[in-house]
Amino acid sequence: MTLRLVSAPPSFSVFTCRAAASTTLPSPAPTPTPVSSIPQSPPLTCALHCPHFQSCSGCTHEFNLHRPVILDDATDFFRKHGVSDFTFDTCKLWGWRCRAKLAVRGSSTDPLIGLYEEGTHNVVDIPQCKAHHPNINAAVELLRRGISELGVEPYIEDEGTGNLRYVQMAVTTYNTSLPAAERYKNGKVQVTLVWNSRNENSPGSDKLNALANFLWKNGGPRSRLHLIHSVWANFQTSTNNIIFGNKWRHLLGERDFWEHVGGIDVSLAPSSFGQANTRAFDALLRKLQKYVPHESAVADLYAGAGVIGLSLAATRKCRQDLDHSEPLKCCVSFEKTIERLPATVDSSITWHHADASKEPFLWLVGSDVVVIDPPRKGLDASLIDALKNISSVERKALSSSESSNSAQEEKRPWVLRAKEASVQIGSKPPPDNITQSVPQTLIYISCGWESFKEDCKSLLSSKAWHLEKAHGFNFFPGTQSIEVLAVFKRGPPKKKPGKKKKKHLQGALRY
Ligand SMILES: C[S@@+](CC[C@H](N)C(=O)[O-])C[C@H]1O[C@@H](n2cnc3c(N)ncnc32)[C@H](O)[C@@H]1O
Repeated sequence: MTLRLVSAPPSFSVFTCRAAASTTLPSPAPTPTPVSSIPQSPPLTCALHCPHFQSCSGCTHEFNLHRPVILDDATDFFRKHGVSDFTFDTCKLWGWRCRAKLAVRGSSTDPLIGLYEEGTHNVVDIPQCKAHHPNINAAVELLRRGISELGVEPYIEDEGTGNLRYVQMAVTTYNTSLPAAERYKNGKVQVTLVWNSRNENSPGSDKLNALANFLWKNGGPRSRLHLIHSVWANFQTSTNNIIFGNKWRHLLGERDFWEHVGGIDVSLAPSSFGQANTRAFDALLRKLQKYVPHESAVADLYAGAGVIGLSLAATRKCRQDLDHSEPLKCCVSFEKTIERLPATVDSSITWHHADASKEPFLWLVGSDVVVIDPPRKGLDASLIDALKNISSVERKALSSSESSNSAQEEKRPWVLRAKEASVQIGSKPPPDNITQSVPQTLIYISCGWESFKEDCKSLLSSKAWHLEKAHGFNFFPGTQSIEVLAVFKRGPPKKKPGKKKKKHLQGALRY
């Protein structure tokens, strides 16, 4: 298998609503449910019960967390486009967020640590957020104490002064010394302090070190309540709204941050893209694996730290090509993840630090399956065009392949691209027929429902693809958003088996 990465039966009873916020309990494995089976008027037990609702911009829906309002729209949309068995998986309804980026404002005596109020730059303190993993809230409280006790000045946006601008809290639930059922509630928090200075030698760094030491002393492994996995600093002095600067420093605790999702151990740097809902992401990856044939050639576009592609390499023995546009530091995380793949994985894996929108056909040629997981805004126009014109991409690839002699062969752009791979892993070289295949399966993973609908309509209008399956996942309970996994196949939809049988019978009668 080659991998190319560019940077239950339906039952209403499977629902995991609980009367109390059960964030300290592990949820049962989610079971997909046809949307029609999800109760329309559920009890209040699926409500948010959050004191910050309405003042904080994080959640927009207080009730029916198990059934985001856009589900009706999604069900209609997919039915209209040929998929009548759209399913929806729900997982934890509270305490699901394992990654949070929070602004720090206010004063050292009264720090505000939270999200902006809708449409403003006023920060709302959210100490009892119901979406956060409980240990994020505990780490935020510890940080608040540290800021006050040490006199750390929160950032003042208008003046560009103060020390601490943002904090990123990321929870790892990876701890093999604990029974699996205990791991989630015992998650440890990697804290990144976004400091308003150029680097660790700038004035004010004594306070940065004092704050890091405070967190470690009071939340590290020797403290009464071990909460903190590690402390990092990021240096940012820009006056724009970009949260992180380019300089990252590991200060205390474990440098490596591991998570176990999609059947593999994944290493993530604090600068890596990471899915916020670890549990729901795992459910999505397990579903995705079923749609990828064993030993196929996969191109994973918008790959981030490569989790999707590597999970497929490990579970489906795919060869992979990952395209990813993260900072190059992610390459280090990627290599660490590769080192921990099971020894049985003997795939050819290439990783490219590249822009998926530039010459996108180069990523398509040589793949049987293409997985795309773009940001919320959806696909780049050039990639949609290449996918819509997949037949001409295929013709070009075939004719180029047939007319090539060994000298010309080396000039074929996709052959050149393969040789330029940033990272090449696996003892198997890419197979010779890599130049001829173009994907027969397109798997679109989306966190942006509106942009997905547009992209989907555009792809279907070309008749180059049809929709075969669609699943939704409750990645963001309390919001209007869902994560979608849509499987497209090449060409027009197959005729329904019932109709085929009828034709066959008619034919037989004529004989
Ligand atoms: C929704 S995330 C998915 C990441 C990854 N598939 C995962 O699940 O961890 C989208 C990723 O695409 C990256 N990205 C955005 N524009 C890109 C482009 N033009 N080419 C390649 N990657 C891009 C972002 O940096 C981000 O890591």
